[in-house]
Amino acid sequence: MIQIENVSKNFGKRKVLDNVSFSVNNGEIVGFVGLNGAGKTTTIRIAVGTISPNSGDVYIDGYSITREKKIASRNIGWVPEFPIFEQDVKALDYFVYIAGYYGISAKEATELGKKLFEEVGLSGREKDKLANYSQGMKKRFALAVSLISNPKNFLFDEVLNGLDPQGIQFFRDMALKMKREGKAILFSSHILAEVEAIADKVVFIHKGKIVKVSTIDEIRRSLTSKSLRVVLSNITKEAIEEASKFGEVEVNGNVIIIKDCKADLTHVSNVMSKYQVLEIGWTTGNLEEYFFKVISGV
Ligand SMILES: Nc1ncnc2c1ncn2[C@@H]1O[C@H](COP(=O)(O)OP(=O)(O)OP(=O)(O)O)[C@@H](O)[C@H]1O
Repeated sequence: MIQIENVSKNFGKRKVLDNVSFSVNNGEIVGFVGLNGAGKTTTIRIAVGTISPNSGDVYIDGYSITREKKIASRNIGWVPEFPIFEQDVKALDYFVYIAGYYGISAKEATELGKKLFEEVGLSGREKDKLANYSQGMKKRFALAVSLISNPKNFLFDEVLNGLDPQGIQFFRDMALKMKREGKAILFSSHILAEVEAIADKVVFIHKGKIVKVSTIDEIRRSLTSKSLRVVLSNITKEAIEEASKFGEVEVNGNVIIIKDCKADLTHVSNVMSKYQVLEIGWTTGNLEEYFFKVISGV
């Protein structure tokens, strides 16, 4: 479990995090979203202990990252947006070197490395130099490294950036697998459709402040749209006039959107049937729409 409690951070005179609090429970994926510069990476870096907060603290399974860093760190896995490693070494050699910090012998680390390289899709690339790894491969390597201690808490910082569809699917499936294993996962991303697909809860950060925390169910419920989408085989002036009786209309090709439609679906369907309706139904909103609503409200 990851508990972020009243964390504030200044860089020079600029306050970039202001009393940030939220938690990630075990067996839960929490999406962490906000505009560029909102404070996501800074929050994650404080949570993993690479920088210190000015005030507040982060508890990893109850251990303070500022006061009990060694023990708190044991249960953190972190995949940064831009993993930085020693470039001029072979990947598996570097993995074995890092495993040494966890007290794992070279022989055991080599075995573990082969297993984890396979798990993250890097089999056969163990002897390549890290300098020759692509961006997506570096992220997979960072994941393999973070799996060394099989931690119970994971923080993914913009891990989907720059990945191909296969890489995106890999990290999505990995997060879901970790969730099934009961781990706590914080997942920051600008790809809101991906967040919506995997998250149980979404934390919205704006200008260093948490402006909303919503469960995916709450988001879906609030997005039940009141706009009706009517597709006609042939749009006519009469059809548009008829549709306008139910609310403000927007016409795009042979599609009419009736915004904030006042009538029910069956009634509109009956009235519009004389204009050869191909399709009719309520439009559904998405996390992106919700995100902009949240951000514009602050
Ligand atoms: N080391 C630093 N020194 C000074 N300012 C910093 C430093 N790191 C981050 N900042 C500033 O803190 C603010 C938050 O940055 P942060 O990287 O946390 O945002 P983010 O939400 O992760 O953005 P993005 O989506 O663009 O990655 C920004 O204004 C950034 O310029």
